[in-house]
Amino acid sequence: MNIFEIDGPCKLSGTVEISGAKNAALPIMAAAVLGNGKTLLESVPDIADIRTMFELLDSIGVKCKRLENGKVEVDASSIDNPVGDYDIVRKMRASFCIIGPLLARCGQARVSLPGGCSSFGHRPVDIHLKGLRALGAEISIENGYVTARVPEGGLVGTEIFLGGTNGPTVLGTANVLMAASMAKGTTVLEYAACEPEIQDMAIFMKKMGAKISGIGTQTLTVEGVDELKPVEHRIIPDRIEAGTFMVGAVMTQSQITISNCCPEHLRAPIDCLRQMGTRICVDKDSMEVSHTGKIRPAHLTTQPYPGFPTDLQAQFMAMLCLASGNSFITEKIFPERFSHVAELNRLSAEINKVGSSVVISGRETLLGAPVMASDLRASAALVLAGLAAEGKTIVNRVYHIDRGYEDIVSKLQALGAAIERKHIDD
Ligand SMILES: CC(=O)N[C@H]1[C@@H](OP(=O)(O)OP(=O)(O)OC[C@H]2O[C@@H](n3ccc(=O)[nH]c3=O)[C@H](O)[C@@H]2O)O[C@H](CO)[C@@H](O)[C@@H]1O
Ligand SMILES: C=C(OP(=O)(O)O)C(=O)O
Repeated sequence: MNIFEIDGPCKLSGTVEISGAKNAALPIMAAAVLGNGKTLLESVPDIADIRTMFELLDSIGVKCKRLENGKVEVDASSIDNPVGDYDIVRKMRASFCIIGPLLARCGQARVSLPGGCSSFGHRPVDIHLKGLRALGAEISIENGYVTARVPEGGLVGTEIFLGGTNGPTVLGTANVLMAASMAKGTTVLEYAACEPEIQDMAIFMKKMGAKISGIGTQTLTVEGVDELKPVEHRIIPDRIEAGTFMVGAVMTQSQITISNCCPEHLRAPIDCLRQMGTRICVDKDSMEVSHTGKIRPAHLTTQPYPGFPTDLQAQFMAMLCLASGNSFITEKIFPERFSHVAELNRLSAEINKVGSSVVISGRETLLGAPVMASDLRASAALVLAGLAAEGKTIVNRVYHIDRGYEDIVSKLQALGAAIERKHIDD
Protein backbone atom coordinates (compact mmCIF):
# COMPACT_ATOMS: atom_id res chain seq x y z
CA MET A 1 0.00 0.00 0.00
CA ASN A 2 1.24 3.52 -0.79
CA ILE A 3 1.19 6.27 1.81
CA PHE A 4 2.28 9.90 1.86
CA GLU A 5 4.59 11.04 4.63
CA ILE A 6 4.57 14.79 5.20
CA ASP A 7 6.88 16.72 7.53
CA GLY A 8 5.15 19.96 8.31
CA PRO A 9 4.91 22.82 8.47
CA CYS A 10 6.12 23.38 4.92
CA LYS A 11 6.71 26.57 3.00
CA LEU A 12 5.96 26.59 -0.74
CA SER A 13 7.57 28.69 -3.46
CA GLY A 14 7.96 28.63 -7.21
CA THR A 15 5.68 27.68 -10.07
CA VAL A 16 3.36 24.74 -10.48
CA GLU A 17 1.92 23.79 -13.87
CA ILE A 18 -1.67 22.58 -13.87
CA SER A 19 -2.59 19.42 -15.81
CA GLY A 20 -5.54 18.86 -18.11
CA ALA A 21 -8.91 18.52 -16.38
CA LYS A 22 -9.86 14.98 -15.41
CA ASN A 23 -13.56 15.82 -15.49
CA ALA A 24 -13.29 17.19 -19.03
CA ALA A 25 -10.95 14.51 -20.39
CA LEU A 26 -13.17 11.62 -19.22
CA PRO A 27 -16.44 12.58 -20.98
CA ILE A 28 -14.46 13.83 -24.00
CA MET A 29 -12.81 10.41 -24.35
CA ALA A 30 -16.31 8.91 -24.21
CA ALA A 31 -17.50 11.41 -26.84
CA ALA A 32 -14.60 10.36 -29.10
CA VAL A 33 -16.49 7.07 -29.50
CA LEU A 34 -19.00 9.03 -31.62
CA GLY A 35 -16.42 9.58 -34.37
CA ASN A 36 -15.46 6.76 -36.73
CA GLY A 37 -11.64 7.05 -36.75
CA LYS A 38 -8.72 8.45 -34.76
CA THR A 39 -9.22 11.35 -32.34
CA LEU A 40 -6.14 13.11 -30.99
CA LEU A 41 -6.45 14.66 -27.55
CA GLU A 42 -3.84 16.91 -25.95
CA SER A 43 -3.22 17.63 -22.27
CA VAL A 44 -4.79 14.41 -21.03
CA PRO A 45 -3.61 13.91 -17.42
CA ASP A 46 -1.79 10.67 -16.63
CA ILE A 47 -3.95 9.61 -13.67
CA ALA A 48 -5.71 6.43 -12.57
CA ASP A 49 -9.17 7.53 -13.79
CA ILE A 50 -7.87 8.10 -17.32
CA ARG A 51 -6.25 4.66 -17.23
CA THR A 52 -9.65 3.27 -16.21
CA MET A 53 -11.22 5.03 -19.20
CA PHE A 54 -8.51 3.45 -21.44
CA GLU A 55 -9.49 0.06 -20.02
CA LEU A 56 -13.20 0.70 -20.63
CA LEU A 57 -12.70 1.93 -24.20
CA ASP A 58 -10.34 -0.96 -24.93
CA SER A 59 -12.98 -3.42 -23.69
CA ILE A 60 -15.52 -2.11 -26.23
CA GLY A 61 -13.00 -2.32 -29.08
CA VAL A 62 -11.78 1.30 -29.11
CA LYS A 63 -7.97 1.49 -29.08
CA CYS A 64 -6.37 4.13 -26.85
CA LYS A 65 -2.69 5.00 -27.02
CA ARG A 66 -0.76 7.41 -24.82
CA LEU A 67 1.70 9.36 -26.99
CA GLU A 68 4.37 11.83 -25.84
CA ASN A 69 3.62 15.10 -23.94
CA GLY A 70 0.15 14.36 -22.60
CA LYS A 71 -1.25 13.38 -26.01
CA VAL A 72 -3.68 10.50 -26.34
CA GLU A 73 -5.00 8.84 -29.47
CA VAL A 74 -8.47 7.31 -29.34
CA ASP A 75 -9.12 5.08 -32.33
CA ALA A 76 -12.87 4.44 -32.57
CA SER A 77 -12.73 2.95 -36.07
CA SER A 78 -14.58 -0.10 -34.83
CA ILE A 79 -16.67 -1.00 -31.79
CA ASP A 80 -17.22 -4.71 -31.32
CA ASN A 81 -18.59 -4.98 -27.78
CA PRO A 82 -20.98 -2.18 -26.64
CA VAL A 83 -20.78 -3.29 -23.00
CA GLY A 84 -19.55 -1.41 -19.92
CA ASP A 85 -18.43 -4.24 -17.67
CA TYR A 86 -19.11 -4.08 -13.91
CA ASP A 87 -15.44 -4.64 -13.03
CA ILE A 88 -14.46 -1.47 -14.88
CA VAL A 89 -17.52 0.77 -14.45
CA ARG A 90 -17.72 0.23 -10.66
CA LYS A 91 -14.29 1.88 -10.28
CA MET A 92 -15.32 5.20 -11.76
CA ARG A 93 -18.60 7.02 -12.17
CA ALA A 94 -17.60 8.75 -15.43
CA SER A 95 -17.55 5.32 -17.11
CA PHE A 96 -21.35 5.48 -17.19
CA CYS A 97 -20.93 8.26 -19.77
CA ILE A 98 -20.25 5.56 -22.34
CA ILE A 99 -23.93 4.66 -22.58
CA GLY A 100 -24.94 7.84 -24.51
CA PRO A 101 -22.30 7.56 -27.26
CA LEU A 102 -22.72 3.76 -27.55
CA LEU A 103 -26.45 4.21 -28.10
CA ALA A 104 -25.83 6.88 -30.74
CA ARG A 105 -23.10 4.97 -32.55
CA CYS A 106 -24.15 1.30 -32.14
CA GLY A 107 -27.88 1.56 -31.44
CA GLN A 108 -27.49 -0.42 -28.24
CA ALA A 109 -25.51 -0.57 -25.01
CA ARG A 110 -25.33 -2.64 -21.85
CA VAL A 111 -23.57 -0.78 -19.06
CA SER A 112 -23.17 -1.63 -15.39
CA LEU A 113 -24.56 0.83 -12.88
CA PRO A 114 -21.59 3.04 -11.87
CA GLY A 115 -19.37 3.42 -8.82
CA GLY A 116 -17.17 6.49 -8.18
CA CYS A 117 -16.58 8.33 -4.91
CA SER A 118 -19.40 6.70 -2.94
CA SER A 119 -18.15 8.00 0.42
CA PHE A 120 -20.40 10.99 -0.17
CA GLY A 121 -23.65 9.11 -0.44
CA HIS A 122 -26.07 7.73 -2.95
CA ARG A 123 -25.38 8.87 -6.51
CA PRO A 124 -28.28 7.81 -8.72
CA VAL A 125 -28.36 7.89 -12.54
CA ASP A 126 -32.13 8.36 -12.81
CA ILE A 127 -31.82 11.67 -14.70
CA HIS A 128 -29.36 10.14 -17.22
CA LEU A 129 -31.94 7.42 -17.88
CA LYS A 130 -34.87 9.87 -17.94
CA GLY A 131 -33.06 11.86 -20.65
CA LEU A 132 -32.20 8.80 -22.75
CA ARG A 133 -35.79 7.49 -22.43
CA ALA A 134 -37.13 10.89 -23.52
CA LEU A 135 -35.11 10.49 -26.74
CA GLY A 136 -36.93 7.20 -27.27
CA ALA A 137 -34.33 4.74 -25.96
CA GLU A 138 -35.80 1.52 -24.58
CA ILE A 139 -34.21 1.00 -21.20
CA SER A 140 -34.33 -1.78 -18.66
CA ILE A 141 -32.27 -2.51 -15.55
CA GLU A 142 -31.43 -6.11 -14.78
CA ASN A 143 -28.69 -7.79 -12.74
CA GLY A 144 -26.99 -4.46 -12.03
CA TYR A 145 -26.77 -3.53 -15.71
CA VAL A 146 -28.65 -0.91 -17.71
CA THR A 147 -29.63 -2.20 -21.12
CA ALA A 148 -30.50 0.49 -23.64
CA ARG A 149 -31.71 0.10 -27.20
CA VAL A 150 -32.55 2.52 -29.98
CA PRO A 151 -36.10 1.81 -31.30
CA GLU A 152 -36.79 1.12 -34.97
CA GLY A 153 -37.32 4.75 -35.96
CA GLY A 154 -34.10 5.84 -34.20
CA LEU A 155 -33.65 8.32 -31.35
CA VAL A 156 -35.80 11.43 -31.80
CA GLY A 157 -35.05 14.89 -30.44
CA THR A 158 -37.36 16.44 -27.86
CA GLU A 159 -37.40 18.88 -24.92
CA ILE A 160 -35.85 17.40 -21.77
CA PHE A 161 -35.71 18.95 -18.30
CA LEU A 162 -32.48 17.68 -16.73
CA GLY A 163 -32.72 19.11 -13.21
CA GLY A 164 -32.72 17.03 -10.04
CA THR A 165 -33.24 17.87 -6.36
CA ASN A 166 -29.66 19.11 -6.02
CA GLY A 167 -29.46 21.05 -9.30
CA PRO A 168 -28.42 20.00 -12.78
CA THR A 169 -26.42 16.84 -13.37
CA VAL A 170 -22.96 17.20 -14.90
CA LEU A 171 -22.40 13.71 -16.30
CA GLY A 172 -26.14 13.32 -17.00
CA THR A 173 -25.93 16.39 -19.25
CA ALA A 174 -22.89 14.87 -20.98
CA ASN A 175 -24.60 11.52 -21.53
CA VAL A 176 -27.84 12.90 -22.93
CA LEU A 177 -26.02 15.50 -25.06
CA MET A 178 -23.94 12.75 -26.68
CA ALA A 179 -27.00 10.60 -27.41
CA ALA A 180 -28.96 13.60 -28.74
CA SER A 181 -26.13 14.68 -31.07
CA MET A 182 -27.05 11.93 -33.53
CA ALA A 183 -30.82 11.79 -32.86
CA LYS A 184 -33.35 12.88 -35.49
CA GLY A 185 -34.39 16.51 -35.19
CA THR A 186 -33.91 19.00 -32.37
CA THR A 187 -33.30 18.31 -28.70
CA VAL A 188 -33.51 21.07 -26.12
CA LEU A 189 -31.86 20.29 -22.79
CA GLU A 190 -33.30 22.53 -20.08
CA TYR A 191 -31.50 23.07 -16.76
CA ALA A 192 -28.38 21.55 -18.29
CA ALA A 193 -25.09 21.69 -16.39
CA CYS A 194 -22.86 24.52 -17.61
CA GLU A 195 -19.65 23.51 -15.83
CA PRO A 196 -16.49 24.37 -17.87
CA GLU A 197 -15.89 20.63 -18.39
CA ILE A 198 -19.30 20.26 -20.07
CA GLN A 199 -18.58 23.36 -22.15
CA ASP A 200 -15.27 21.79 -23.23
CA MET A 201 -17.01 18.56 -24.21
CA ALA A 202 -19.64 20.47 -26.20
CA ILE A 203 -16.91 22.48 -27.97
CA PHE A 204 -15.12 19.21 -28.79
CA MET A 205 -18.36 17.76 -30.18
CA LYS A 206 -18.96 20.87 -32.28
CA LYS A 207 -15.51 20.36 -33.84
CA MET A 208 -16.65 16.80 -34.63
CA GLY A 209 -19.61 18.24 -36.52
CA ALA A 210 -22.30 18.27 -33.83
CA LYS A 211 -24.76 21.16 -34.05
CA ILE A 212 -24.94 22.47 -30.49
CA SER A 213 -25.92 25.97 -29.38
CA GLY A 214 -26.24 27.55 -25.95
CA ILE A 215 -22.86 26.26 -24.72
CA GLY A 216 -22.13 27.70 -21.27
CA THR A 217 -25.82 28.31 -20.53
CA GLN A 218 -28.46 26.15 -18.84
CA THR A 219 -30.26 25.54 -22.15
CA LEU A 220 -28.45 23.46 -24.76
CA THR A 221 -30.03 23.00 -28.17
CA VAL A 222 -28.82 20.13 -30.36
CA GLU A 223 -29.72 19.50 -34.01
CA GLY A 224 -29.06 15.82 -34.66
CA VAL A 225 -26.62 14.90 -37.44
CA ASP A 226 -26.03 11.57 -39.21
CA GLU A 227 -22.37 11.26 -38.34
CA LEU A 228 -19.56 12.87 -36.40
CA LYS A 229 -15.92 12.87 -37.42
CA PRO A 230 -12.75 12.41 -35.34
CA VAL A 231 -10.84 15.64 -34.60
CA GLU A 232 -7.97 17.07 -32.55
CA HIS A 233 -8.64 18.84 -29.26
CA ARG A 234 -6.76 20.21 -26.26
CA ILE A 235 -8.36 19.56 -22.84
CA ILE A 236 -8.92 22.62 -20.60
CA PRO A 237 -6.76 22.99 -17.45
CA ASP A 238 -8.04 21.37 -14.27
CA ARG A 239 -9.72 24.11 -12.20
CA ILE A 240 -9.96 21.83 -9.16
CA GLU A 241 -6.23 21.05 -9.22
CA ALA A 242 -5.53 24.80 -9.56
CA GLY A 243 -7.87 25.55 -6.64
CA THR A 244 -6.15 22.89 -4.55
CA PHE A 245 -2.74 24.53 -5.07
CA MET A 246 -4.23 27.96 -4.27
CA VAL A 247 -5.39 26.61 -0.93
CA GLY A 248 -1.94 25.06 -0.41
CA ALA A 249 -0.33 28.49 -0.78
CA VAL A 250 -2.71 30.06 1.74
CA MET A 251 -2.41 27.30 4.33
CA THR A 252 1.39 27.41 4.25
CA GLN A 253 1.57 31.24 4.21
CA SER A 254 3.41 31.10 0.91
CA GLN A 255 3.63 32.74 -2.49
CA ILE A 256 3.37 30.54 -5.60
CA THR A 257 2.64 30.94 -9.28
CA ILE A 258 0.07 28.65 -10.85
CA SER A 259 0.62 28.29 -14.59
CA ASN A 260 -1.50 26.72 -17.35
CA CYS A 261 -4.72 27.50 -15.53
CA CYS A 262 -7.94 29.22 -16.45
CA PRO A 263 -8.72 31.84 -13.74
CA GLU A 264 -12.11 32.61 -15.30
CA HIS A 265 -13.23 29.09 -14.32
CA LEU A 266 -12.38 29.85 -10.69
CA ARG A 267 -14.33 33.05 -10.05
CA ALA A 268 -16.15 31.82 -6.93
CA PRO A 269 -13.07 30.32 -5.20
CA ILE A 270 -10.97 33.38 -6.11
CA ASP A 271 -13.64 35.71 -4.72
CA CYS A 272 -13.79 33.70 -1.52
CA LEU A 273 -10.01 33.64 -1.09
CA ARG A 274 -9.76 37.39 -1.64
CA GLN A 275 -12.32 37.93 1.11
CA MET A 276 -10.16 35.77 3.34
CA GLY A 277 -7.21 38.09 2.77
CA THR A 278 -5.34 36.25 0.01
CA ARG A 279 -3.57 38.27 -2.68
CA ILE A 280 -4.26 36.86 -6.14
CA CYS A 281 -2.82 38.43 -9.29
CA VAL A 282 -4.65 36.99 -12.23
CA ASP A 283 -3.26 36.81 -15.76
CA LYS A 284 -4.86 35.16 -18.79
CA ASP A 285 -3.59 31.66 -18.06
CA SER A 286 -1.70 32.00 -14.79
CA MET A 287 -2.13 33.31 -11.26
CA GLU A 288 0.19 34.46 -8.52
CA VAL A 289 -1.20 33.56 -5.12
CA SER A 290 0.21 34.78 -1.82
CA HIS A 291 -1.00 34.88 1.73
CA THR A 292 0.62 36.29 4.83
CA GLY A 293 -0.93 36.71 8.24
CA LYS A 294 -4.40 35.83 9.41
CA ILE A 295 -6.86 33.84 7.35
CA ARG A 296 -10.27 35.51 7.69
CA PRO A 297 -13.16 33.12 8.40
CA ALA A 298 -15.72 32.51 5.64
CA HIS A 299 -19.24 31.27 4.90
CA LEU A 300 -19.42 28.96 1.90
CA THR A 301 -22.21 27.12 0.12
CA THR A 302 -21.45 24.70 -2.70
CA GLN A 303 -23.51 25.25 -5.83
CA PRO A 304 -23.60 24.34 -9.49
CA TYR A 305 -21.19 26.35 -11.70
CA PRO A 306 -20.51 29.27 -11.60
CA GLY A 307 -21.14 28.87 -7.85
CA PHE A 308 -18.59 27.45 -5.43
CA PRO A 309 -17.62 23.90 -6.57
CA THR A 310 -18.28 20.91 -4.34
CA ASP A 311 -14.96 19.47 -5.57
CA LEU A 312 -13.13 22.22 -3.60
CA GLN A 313 -15.27 21.99 -0.47
CA ALA A 314 -12.94 19.63 1.42
CA GLN A 315 -9.80 21.64 0.58
CA PHE A 316 -11.43 24.93 1.69
CA MET A 317 -12.59 23.24 4.88
CA ALA A 318 -8.98 22.24 5.64
CA MET A 319 -7.94 25.86 5.11
CA LEU A 320 -10.71 27.29 7.32
CA CYS A 321 -9.45 25.11 10.18
CA LEU A 322 -6.69 27.73 10.40
CA ALA A 323 -8.92 30.81 10.15
CA SER A 324 -9.10 33.42 12.89
CA GLY A 325 -12.69 32.68 13.93
CA ASN A 326 -15.69 30.51 13.08
CA SER A 327 -16.49 29.52 9.50
CA PHE A 328 -19.50 27.73 8.01
CA ILE A 329 -19.77 25.45 5.01
CA THR A 330 -23.03 24.12 3.57
CA GLU A 331 -22.88 21.32 1.00
CA LYS A 332 -25.78 21.61 -1.45
CA ILE A 333 -24.62 19.24 -4.20
CA PHE A 334 -23.73 16.14 -2.18
CA PRO A 335 -25.24 16.72 1.31
CA GLU A 336 -23.21 13.81 2.76
CA ARG A 337 -19.81 14.76 1.35
CA PHE A 338 -18.10 15.13 4.72
CA SER A 339 -15.94 12.05 5.26
CA HIS A 340 -12.91 14.35 5.69
CA VAL A 341 -14.38 15.97 8.84
CA ALA A 342 -13.36 13.20 11.24
CA GLU A 343 -9.90 12.93 9.66
CA LEU A 344 -9.26 16.69 9.80
CA ASN A 345 -10.29 16.55 13.46
CA ARG A 346 -7.55 13.93 13.95
CA LEU A 347 -5.15 16.71 12.93
CA SER A 348 -6.53 18.78 15.86
CA ALA A 349 -9.08 20.70 13.80
CA GLU A 350 -12.37 21.64 15.46
CA ILE A 351 -15.18 20.90 13.04
CA ASN A 352 -18.75 20.07 13.99
CA LYS A 353 -21.21 18.70 11.48
CA VAL A 354 -24.87 19.63 11.65
CA GLY A 355 -26.90 18.05 8.85
CA SER A 356 -25.41 19.10 5.55
CA SER A 357 -23.41 21.96 7.12
CA VAL A 358 -20.31 22.23 9.27
CA VAL A 359 -19.11 24.80 11.75
CA ILE A 360 -15.34 25.17 11.81
CA SER A 361 -13.73 26.80 14.82
CA GLY A 362 -10.44 28.13 13.52
CA ARG A 363 -7.20 27.30 15.37
CA GLU A 364 -3.70 28.72 15.18
CA THR A 365 -2.11 25.40 14.36
CA LEU A 366 -2.89 21.87 13.25
CA LEU A 367 -0.89 18.94 14.61
CA GLY A 368 0.34 16.07 12.41
CA ALA A 369 -1.21 12.59 12.82
CA PRO A 370 -1.89 9.42 10.83
CA VAL A 371 -5.04 9.92 8.74
CA MET A 372 -7.06 7.94 6.23
CA ALA A 373 -8.01 9.25 2.79
CA SER A 374 -11.62 8.36 2.05
CA ASP A 375 -12.20 9.89 -1.37
CA LEU A 376 -10.38 11.95 -3.98
CA ARG A 377 -10.90 15.51 -2.70
CA ALA A 378 -10.92 14.43 0.96
CA SER A 379 -7.40 13.08 0.31
CA ALA A 380 -6.32 16.39 -1.18
CA ALA A 381 -7.67 18.19 1.92
CA LEU A 382 -5.66 15.89 4.19
CA VAL A 383 -2.47 16.46 2.19
CA LEU A 384 -2.97 20.25 2.43
CA ALA A 385 -3.63 20.02 6.15
CA GLY A 386 -0.52 17.86 6.53
CA LEU A 387 1.61 20.50 4.77
CA ALA A 388 0.44 23.13 7.25
CA ALA A 389 0.40 20.95 10.38
CA GLU A 390 3.25 20.79 12.85
CA GLY A 391 5.01 17.41 12.82
CA LYS A 392 4.53 14.27 10.83
CA THR A 393 1.31 13.42 8.96
CA ILE A 394 0.87 10.04 7.33
CA VAL A 395 -1.89 9.92 4.72
CA ASN A 396 -3.09 6.35 4.15
CA ARG A 397 -5.04 5.03 1.14
CA VAL A 398 -3.57 7.52 -1.31
CA TYR A 399 -4.95 5.54 -4.25
CA HIS A 400 -7.91 7.90 -3.93
CA ILE A 401 -5.74 10.95 -4.70
CA ASP A 402 -4.00 9.09 -7.53
CA ARG A 403 -7.40 8.89 -9.27
CA GLY A 404 -7.35 12.59 -10.02
CA TYR A 405 -4.08 14.45 -9.31
CA GLU A 406 -1.22 14.02 -11.77
CA ASP A 407 2.24 13.86 -10.13
CA ILE A 408 0.93 15.45 -6.94
CA VAL A 409 3.99 14.45 -4.91
CA SER A 410 6.58 15.69 -7.41
CA LYS A 411 4.64 18.91 -8.01
CA LEU A 412 4.58 19.61 -4.26
CA GLN A 413 8.23 18.59 -3.85
CA ALA A 414 9.19 21.01 -6.64
CA LEU A 415 7.45 23.76 -4.65
CA GLY A 416 9.61 22.81 -1.64
CA ALA A 417 7.19 20.64 0.36
CA ALA A 418 8.59 17.84 2.52
CA ILE A 419 6.31 15.11 1.22
CA GLU A 420 7.24 11.59 0.14
CA ARG A 421 5.37 8.66 -1.29
CA LYS A 422 6.31 5.44 0.50
CA HIS A 423 5.35 1.85 -0.08
CA ILE A 424 4.45 -0.13 3.03
CA ASP A 425 3.26 -3.72 3.34
CA ASP A 426 -0.50 -3.98 3.97
C1 LIG B 1 -16.39 12.74 -13.34
C2 LIG B 1 -17.09 14.00 -12.97
O1 LIG B 1 -17.22 14.90 -13.76
N1 LIG B 1 -17.52 14.08 -11.71
C3 LIG B 1 -18.11 15.32 -11.26
C4 LIG B 1 -19.59 15.33 -11.56
O2 LIG B 1 -20.17 14.17 -10.97
P1 LIG B 1 -21.65 13.77 -11.37
O3 LIG B 1 -21.94 14.17 -12.77
O4 LIG B 1 -21.80 12.35 -11.01
O5 LIG B 1 -22.51 14.67 -10.41
P2 LIG B 1 -23.93 15.27 -10.75
O6 LIG B 1 -23.78 16.64 -11.30
O7 LIG B 1 -24.66 14.29 -11.60
O8 LIG B 1 -24.60 15.34 -9.33
C5 LIG B 1 -25.28 16.50 -8.87
C6 LIG B 1 -26.42 16.09 -7.98
O9 LIG B 1 -27.43 15.47 -8.76
C7 LIG B 1 -27.80 14.22 -8.21
N2 LIG B 1 -28.16 13.35 -9.34
C8 LIG B 1 -27.30 13.17 -10.36
C9 LIG B 1 -27.62 12.36 -11.43
C10 LIG B 1 -28.87 11.72 -11.45
O10 LIG B 1 -29.23 10.99 -12.37
N3 LIG B 1 -29.72 11.93 -10.39
C11 LIG B 1 -29.40 12.74 -9.34
O11 LIG B 1 -30.18 12.91 -8.42
C12 LIG B 1 -26.54 13.78 -7.47
O12 LIG B 1 -26.83 12.79 -6.50
C13 LIG B 1 -26.06 15.08 -6.89
O13 LIG B 1 -26.79 15.39 -5.73
O14 LIG B 1 -20.18 16.52 -11.05
C14 LIG B 1 -20.08 16.64 -9.61
C15 LIG B 1 -20.83 17.91 -9.22
O15 LIG B 1 -20.19 19.03 -9.71
C16 LIG B 1 -18.62 16.67 -9.21
O16 LIG B 1 -18.52 16.64 -7.81
C17 LIG B 1 -17.88 15.45 -9.76
O17 LIG B 1 -16.49 15.60 -9.56
C1 LIG C 1 -16.06 13.34 -7.20
C2 LIG C 1 -15.18 13.35 -8.17
O1 LIG C 1 -15.10 12.39 -9.14
P1 LIG C 1 -16.19 11.25 -9.43
O2 LIG C 1 -17.42 11.94 -9.90
O3 LIG C 1 -15.56 10.43 -10.51
O4 LIG C 1 -16.42 10.46 -8.17
C3 LIG C 1 -14.20 14.45 -8.25
O5 LIG C 1 -13.55 14.60 -9.30
O6 LIG C 1 -14.05 15.18 -7.25
